[in-house]
Amino acid sequence: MLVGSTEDYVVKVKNLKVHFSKGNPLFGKKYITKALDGVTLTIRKREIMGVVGESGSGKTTLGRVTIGLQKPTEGEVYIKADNEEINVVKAKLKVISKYVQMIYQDPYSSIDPIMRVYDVLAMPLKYRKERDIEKKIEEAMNLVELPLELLENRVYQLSGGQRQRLSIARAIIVDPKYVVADEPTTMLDASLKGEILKIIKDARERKGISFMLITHELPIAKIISDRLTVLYLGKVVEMGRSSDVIRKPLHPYTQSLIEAYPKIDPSLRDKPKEIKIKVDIIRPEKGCVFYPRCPFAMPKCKEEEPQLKEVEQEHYVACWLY
Ligand SMILES: Nc1ncnc2c1ncn2[C@@H]1O[C@H](COP(=O)(O)OP(=O)(O)OP(=O)(O)O)[C@@H](O)[C@H]1O
Repeated sequence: MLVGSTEDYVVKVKNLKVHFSKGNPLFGKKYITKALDGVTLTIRKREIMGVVGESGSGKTTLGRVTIGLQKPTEGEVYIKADNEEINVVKAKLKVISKYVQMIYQDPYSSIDPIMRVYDVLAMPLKYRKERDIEKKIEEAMNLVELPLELLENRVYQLSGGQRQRLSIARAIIVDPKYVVADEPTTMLDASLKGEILKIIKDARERKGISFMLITHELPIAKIISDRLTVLYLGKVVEMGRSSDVIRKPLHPYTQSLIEAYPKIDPSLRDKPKEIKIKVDIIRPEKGCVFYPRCPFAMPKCKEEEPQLKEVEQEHYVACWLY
């Protein structure tokens, strides 16, 4: 069974594992970091999939693997474009890059500050030998709500918010099928975050692009994501429609993430804080990956790993409480 499976997918990830080996073998010690450990999901056509979890949960690694920038240790990744299925693990980056783009967290380091705005947008089009360059640049500038007068400016003359708009324009100008937006609002002031999210949503609506929106801030994911995937130490612990996951979080970890933001759902404001998870992040050798921090841990959780199961329609959780 594919979690969230549908024929109409753009990205399909099956049992993905990315294990990094650290340490110096000369000293006899080698550590394995399981950045991803058996992740299965699909992202549908025109869908915004929010991927949330705290630092080190594997969000960026997941995004990078889905666009071919990181090879997995195990597992499968496919992108469907123009009725063709591309095996991302095997395909050359040149082939994959026709269909995918990435928006980075830091608009200051992701675009060369010396370049003219016009050239930032024209370059990927020229590389692809596209026609109608002027028209496409104008369309992209309009979509991200940047005035055309800025085309002659150098990137260093733009504000942080304008630079992030430009990096979105650069990503969507080549008409990708799928874009990974990795913490696109983290470096921006609160007042600009909403504007950037609106632009991502507009891009999905007008161009039919599918997005993976990576964020450690649940309220950000909630604003525009259709579905949410909650990652904990490289495992999907919960997945479902955003409204369901926010209103009725099933996994104790998701509950703790939501209670960190009492304003995320007005009905939660008056509720007492019930979930106090322990602070230490320890990956257990066996059993549920979350049990060392879980306030509801039972003996079974230490022994057996819960698998993702569909508890309500399209709402999956990996927890022995269900
Ligand atoms: N190239 C690498 N080599 C070794 N370990 C890595 C590498 N990339 C990631 N990791 C490890 O994999 C785990 C997951 O990292 P990842 O960056 O995917 O998490 P994240 O959820 O995106 O975290 P953050 O929000 O802090 O960026 C971390 O423990 C990280 O240290």
